[in-house]
Amino acid sequence: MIAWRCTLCSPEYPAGRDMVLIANDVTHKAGSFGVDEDILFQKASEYARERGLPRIHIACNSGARVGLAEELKPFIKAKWTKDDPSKGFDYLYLEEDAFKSFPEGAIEAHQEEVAGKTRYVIDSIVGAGLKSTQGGIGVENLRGSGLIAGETSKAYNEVFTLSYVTGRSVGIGAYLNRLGQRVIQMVNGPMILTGFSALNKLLGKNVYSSQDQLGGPQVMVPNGITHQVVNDDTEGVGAILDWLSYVPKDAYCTPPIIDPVDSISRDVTFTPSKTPYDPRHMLAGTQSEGGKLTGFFDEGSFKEYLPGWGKSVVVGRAKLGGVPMGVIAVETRSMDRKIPADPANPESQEVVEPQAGQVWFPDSAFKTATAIRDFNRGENLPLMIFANWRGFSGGTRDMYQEVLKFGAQIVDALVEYKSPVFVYIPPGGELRGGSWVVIDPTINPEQMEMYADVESRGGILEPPGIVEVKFRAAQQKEMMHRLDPDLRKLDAMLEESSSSEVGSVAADVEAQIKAREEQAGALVHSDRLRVCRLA
Ligand SMILES: CC(=O)SCCNC(=O)CCNC(=O)[C@H](O)C(C)(C)COP(=O)(O)OP(=O)(O)OC[C@H]1O[C@@H](n2cnc3c(N)ncnc32)[C@H](O)[C@@H]1OP(=O)(O)O
Repeated sequence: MIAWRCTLCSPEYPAGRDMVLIANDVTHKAGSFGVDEDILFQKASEYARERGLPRIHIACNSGARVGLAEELKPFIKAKWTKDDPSKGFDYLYLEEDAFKSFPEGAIEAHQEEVAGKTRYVIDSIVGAGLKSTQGGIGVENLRGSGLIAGETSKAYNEVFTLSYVTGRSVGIGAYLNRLGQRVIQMVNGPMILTGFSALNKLLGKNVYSSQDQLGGPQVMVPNGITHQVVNDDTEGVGAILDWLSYVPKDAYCTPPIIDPVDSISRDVTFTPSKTPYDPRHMLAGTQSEGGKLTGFFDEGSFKEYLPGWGKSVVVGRAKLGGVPMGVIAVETRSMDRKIPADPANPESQEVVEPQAGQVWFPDSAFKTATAIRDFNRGENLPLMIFANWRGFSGGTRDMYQEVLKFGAQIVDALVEYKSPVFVYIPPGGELRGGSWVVIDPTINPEQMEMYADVESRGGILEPPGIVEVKFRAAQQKEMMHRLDPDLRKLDAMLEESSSSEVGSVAADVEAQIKAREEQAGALVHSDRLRVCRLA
């Protein structure tokens, strides 16, 4: 394990900004975490926390160190059962000379006399005082792993934490990546709990053929662990620097402001439509047949993260007038969520679930809450939410998949937000029911404000829903008879014919009324909708 305090001169901080870089040395014991490595990691991370400095972890490791007292291996002997190796062994032992050559405390053993010679039957191998066991071989390494897991969790709450996974990251290594939350993954850097061959042993057959199947980007992007994928280390370093350009120099100050490329006072020429569109065009602008359409944020400043997870929500970082901001926008198009087949179960198949636009699903609600928490911790970013949700998806499967829990987390994340939050219903957008509730400014009135475009809509239910609840058939009938001239005429005729007591005439008028009611029904239904839309 190696740690540095680095000073970078960047466009945002030409005079220099500091960060703490902690890296595994994969050339030493496969980059495994022994107690010494854990202590160094903990101290470096604590150093970053005490100073509020960004903490970057370059991850390439083999998890907690699995150690053995190597010096003992050549001297260990076995007492075969009935002197027949095929029957197994009764105990392992050391000859007297060998036993006495090891430091006291290295081995716990009891003596046995065999053919006039003393054997030291091994009760346990402690390993104290041996070179190969320095820095831990067993559970002490797990305690050390616990130490840095807790430290990283604290660090995420207090400073900007980012992991760059440049090679395989195993066990505690994978957990550190997740505990630090923000992850850039190199295509060849799987995050796994243990190697694929160990899993094959466990399953008793060769199910897996690579670490990538377990924790490569094809798994870690759709499950929302990896925020960004890069192809090589040069791109990886670029991605770290890009990310830092939105991050303040320490956890106590506001993000760095640089002069924007384009003028602050300018038109946003991309106009969101009522029909589905790519929300990235609203944020970053796009090319159209008629030329360039500018987006909401400064030219070239929008950077999307977590693109492969919870696709019905788009999150990223951008600059507005040179000020870094967190961004949350809504996908208006229908997206697919793929659940891969499980290689360990030959019966399983890939499942593709379509997810409608403008709807919060369990994964996209979790993504929204996660992004808000990330923006708030160590980044201190003002937040722009382009609110365009028709609601949460509340079907049985989504309720089962914990949509309520994740929706509630959005409120939890906003309650603790320390920087300004702007909620804006964009042109053509709508905000209904539960999705309004979880981003309403009353959640955190000191920081939150809400704006709505004149071409947007808000309400508890959409008009067809309100009609079903509050403008039912009986009221529709009353409205028809009051507003439709034909029906009014027929009503008058019915009254007259009833008084003339000619039954057949009355029956005929009634039939005409029924036919007209059916005809006018559709028209009045749109009137009902209009009333509900205006309400
Ligand atoms: C809390 C936790 O972290 S629990 C997790 C504990 N760690 C593990 O389960 C990982 C165990 N290791 C593995 O699964 C595999 O070695 C992998 C996936 C890391 C790498 O697999 P491969 O690329 O095939 O490499 P290979 O298994 O040959 O290991 C390379 C060398 O690293 C050593 N090594 C690997 N992992 C460890 C480890 N955790 N501790 C110490 N040495 C290790 C191997 O003994 C081997 O050493 P050698 O070259 O002297 O024989």
